[in-house]
Amino acid sequence: MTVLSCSGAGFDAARTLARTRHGHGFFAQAVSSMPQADLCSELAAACAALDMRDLDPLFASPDDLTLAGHLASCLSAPAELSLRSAPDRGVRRLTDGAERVWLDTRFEAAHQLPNVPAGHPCGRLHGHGFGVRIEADAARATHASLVAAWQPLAARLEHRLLNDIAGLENPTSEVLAAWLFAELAVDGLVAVEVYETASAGSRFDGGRWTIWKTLRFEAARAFDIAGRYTGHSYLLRLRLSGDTLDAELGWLRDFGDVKRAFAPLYDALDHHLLDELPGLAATDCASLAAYLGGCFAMPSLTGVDVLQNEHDGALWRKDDACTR
Ligand SMILES: Nc1nc2c(c(=O)[nH]1)N=C([C@H](O)[C@H](O)COP(=O)(O)OP(=O)(O)OP(=O)(O)O)CN2
Repeated sequence: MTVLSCSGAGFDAARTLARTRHGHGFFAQAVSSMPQADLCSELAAACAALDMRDLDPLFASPDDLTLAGHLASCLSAPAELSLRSAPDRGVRRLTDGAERVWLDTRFEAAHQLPNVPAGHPCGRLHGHGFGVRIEADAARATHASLVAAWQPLAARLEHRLLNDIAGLENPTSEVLAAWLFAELAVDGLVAVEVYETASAGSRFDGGRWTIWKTLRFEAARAFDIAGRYTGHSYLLRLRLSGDTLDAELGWLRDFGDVKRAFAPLYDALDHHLLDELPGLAATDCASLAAYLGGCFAMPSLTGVDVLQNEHDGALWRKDDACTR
């Protein structure tokens, strides 16, 4: 079991790539075992040093992986570093040196889940704007190759009833992620993530699924010894993992079940003073994530993310340091 800190920071900079000079709004996200306050300040300083700069004289090749490696090297402890260089693409550099490229894309489609119990809303024909993240080994794939691999899949999925497509007769997020993993002709494919709604989705890495359900809560906490308080709009993400799906339902666990099972803890958090939670040692994100990971006794729970804004917080992981 481990608790990691996470933080995000942005910078705007110019660079020349493929003989074209242009500019970007970059966004970096780091995950590390260092304390959250240190990670936030060090990442912010590393990004500030590149903000409004011309990157060409600073780096032999100012490509995304070089920049991610540079930002990681500015931190005082090993960190996983993701760098988004455009709204739909970026890279991820893991602490073991593995380098990934990823592409975010979307499609609009209808579906229904045919095997859910009578009355379940997802048994009705409905639809989503599905988000998809494709992640591959940067040594074997490029953003251009991910875009090219996605095109034929987009043509098969866009504005379709997913249940009509062979292999998607029961199109849960888990089934869809595994289907995309099998159908995408991507050299070095590492994982596919499906964002079914803004709060729930599934990642498949070729052998294992991780699903998530995101909740938000509003809470206060003591700020200093002078007796002042502060408060945050927290983002809480519950993650469950497994290597087999329910044979009939085609999922690890219903997103709705995860939310319902967490409801008593949610009620204790939302619109409360965190200092009054019984058994919580401290109210920082790391303590809260570890506390919730320990209290929420749901089988297959492998992760709890607690962020005090969109990017900064802590990740509790049960069995490994898989951050996604
Ligand atoms: N493990 C899975 N559970 C569910 C899936 C799925 O694919 N895998 N799909 C659904 C539904 O299709 C539904 O559209 C999404 O579920 P849910 O997050 O419960 O729906 P809401 O966004 O309406 O949830 P709220 O948080 O209550 O707003 C169901 N489960």
